[in-house]
Amino acid sequence: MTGRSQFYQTGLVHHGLPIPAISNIYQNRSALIQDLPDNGIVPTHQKNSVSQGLPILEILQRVASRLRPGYSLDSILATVALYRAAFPVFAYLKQLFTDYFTSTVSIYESDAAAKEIMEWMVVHVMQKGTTNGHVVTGGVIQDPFTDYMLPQPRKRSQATNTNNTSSNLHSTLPMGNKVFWIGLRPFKFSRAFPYSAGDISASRSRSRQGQSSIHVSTLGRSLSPLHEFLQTCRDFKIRNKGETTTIYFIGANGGPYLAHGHWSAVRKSVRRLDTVDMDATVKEELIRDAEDYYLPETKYTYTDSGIPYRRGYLFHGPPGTGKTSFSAALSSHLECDIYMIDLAANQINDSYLHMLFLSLPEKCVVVIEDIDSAGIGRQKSAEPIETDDDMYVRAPRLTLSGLLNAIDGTASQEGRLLIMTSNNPDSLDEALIRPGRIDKKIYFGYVSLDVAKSMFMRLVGRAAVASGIDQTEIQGMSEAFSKFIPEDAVTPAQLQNFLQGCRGDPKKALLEVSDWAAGMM
Ligand SMILES: Nc1ncnc2c1ncn2[C@@H]1O[C@H](COP(=O)(O)OP(=O)(O)OP(=O)(O)O)[C@@H](O)[C@H]1O
Repeated sequence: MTGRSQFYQTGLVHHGLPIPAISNIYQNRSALIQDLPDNGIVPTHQKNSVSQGLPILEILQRVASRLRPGYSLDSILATVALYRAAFPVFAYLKQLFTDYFTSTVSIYESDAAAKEIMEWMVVHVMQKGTTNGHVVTGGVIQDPFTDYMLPQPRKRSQATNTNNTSSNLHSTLPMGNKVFWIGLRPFKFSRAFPYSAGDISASRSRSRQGQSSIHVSTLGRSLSPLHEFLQTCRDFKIRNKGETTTIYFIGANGGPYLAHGHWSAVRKSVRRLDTVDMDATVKEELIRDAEDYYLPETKYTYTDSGIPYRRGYLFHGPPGTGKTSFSAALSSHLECDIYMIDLAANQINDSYLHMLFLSLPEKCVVVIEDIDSAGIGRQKSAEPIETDDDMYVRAPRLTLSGLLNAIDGTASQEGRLLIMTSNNPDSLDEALIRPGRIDKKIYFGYVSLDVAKSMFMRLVGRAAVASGIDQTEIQGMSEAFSKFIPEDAVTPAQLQNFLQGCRGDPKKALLEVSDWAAGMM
C-alpha cells in the first residue's frame, strides 16, 4: 500500500468512514486496469468496481451506467475520500491563519457596543441586500437580543398610516457568519443563537452565564481597523438617535433574564421635552444642568477635582405628574439610552442591583422608579445566604447599604445621570438623598394655569388650528379653559385623559370642562 493511500485511509478512519471501502477503491482500480479488453471499454456491469459488495453503491453505479454507459462512481468516491482526508488539514491551516493573520473583537450581545454593531449591520449590510437572509419579526421588541432591530424601511406615505401592518415589522441579522467590506477591507461578523442546545458554535459563543456574544474579525494583526469600525457603528447610532429612544428595563419577576442580569429593551419614538408641561423656569434650569453635566469640560472638572463623575436628581410629586415622562424626554434630548429600574416590581437584591449598575454604559440616564415603595430598611447586610447555584438569587433582598453601594460604590459606573422618582420623599432615608448622591430635588406638581393652557393647545388646539380655526380664537379658548381647572387638584395625567376624550374638539372640551372639574374636587 502506498503512503498516499495510507494517508487517505487515516483520514477516513479519523472521520469514521469504513476502511474496507477505501481499500476497495485502490485494489479495484488496479484490477480494472489489468482487466481492460483490447478496445479499452469494459461493460460497466462487469467491472470489478468499488461499488461491488456495497448494495447502495451498486445500485447507484447501475443507475449511473444506465444513464451514461461506461460511467463509474469510482472517481466521485475518490474525490469524496480526498476531501474528507484533506479536511482536518484545511481546518488546521484555517485556524493557523485566523490566529496569526486576523484580529477579532468579541462582545456580549447585551453590551451597548454589540447593539450598535448590529444596528449598523442591519442597515448597511442586510437592508442593502448584500445578504441572502434575514429574520423579520412583528410587534414590540422586548428581548435583549433583539432590541437593536430596526423598522423595515417604509415609504413616506406609509409612515402616518397606523393601520399598515408592515409598520410593525422589524429586521434583524441572521445567525451565522457574514462577510462584508468597508472600502477594500473585508470584515467577518459572526453571531449564534443564544440558546440553541447542541450547537457547537453557539456554545462557543456563550461563555458567560448563558450570554451569547458576537465576533467581528478582519485581516491583519492590528486592532485599529476594528476600533474604527466600532466608532463608525457608534457614530451611526448617535446620528439616528433623533427618531427613537431605547428604553431598557428589567424583565418580569424571575426568569432567566432576571437571573442573568439581562436588560430587556423597547425602542420607542422619542418623547420631546416640549410635550412635558411643567413650570418653564424649572424645566429650563433642569435641562441646562443636564446638558452642562455632559460637556467634556465638566467631566474634566470633576476628574480634576477628584469628584466622582456622577449626577443625581430626585423627582418627587404625586403620581401622574410627569416624572417618568420628563426622564424619558431628557434622555432623548441628551441622546442617550434610558435604563428603568423598578425596585418594587422586581425581585432585586443587593448583588443583582450592583451587577445591573456595573453593566451600564458610560453615558446613560438611569431611573429608579418609586424609590420610596421599595421597602428598603436600614439593614447593614442581607439575611443569611441560601444555597443556590446562582449568585444573583442568593441574597434574598435589597438593603439600603446595597442600594447606596450600587449607585455610588467605587466600582459603580461613572458618567451616568441617576434620577430617582418618589411619591413620598419624606419617607426616604437621608443617606439616600444627601448632596453628592442627589444634586437636585424637583417637585412635579398638579396642573397650574399655564400647564392647563399648554396642554389644551397641545392636545386639542393644534389640531383645530390645522383644520382651519383661527389661532387667536383657539388661544382665547385655552385661556377660558384653564380658568376651570381647580388649583392643586388635578394631575397632568388626569387632564390629559379628559382632553383625549374630547377627540381634538376644543369646543367640546370647553363645554364639558366645568362638570368634569367639579367631579375632580
Ligand atoms: N407634566 C406633564 N406633561 C405632559 N404629560 C404628562 C405630564 N404629567 C403626566 N403626563 C402624562 O400622564 C401620564 C403619566 O405620566 P408619568 O408616568 O410621567 O407620571 P409619573 O409622575 O411618573 O407617575 P408615577 O409617579 O405614577 O410614576 C403620561 O401619559 C404622560 O404623558
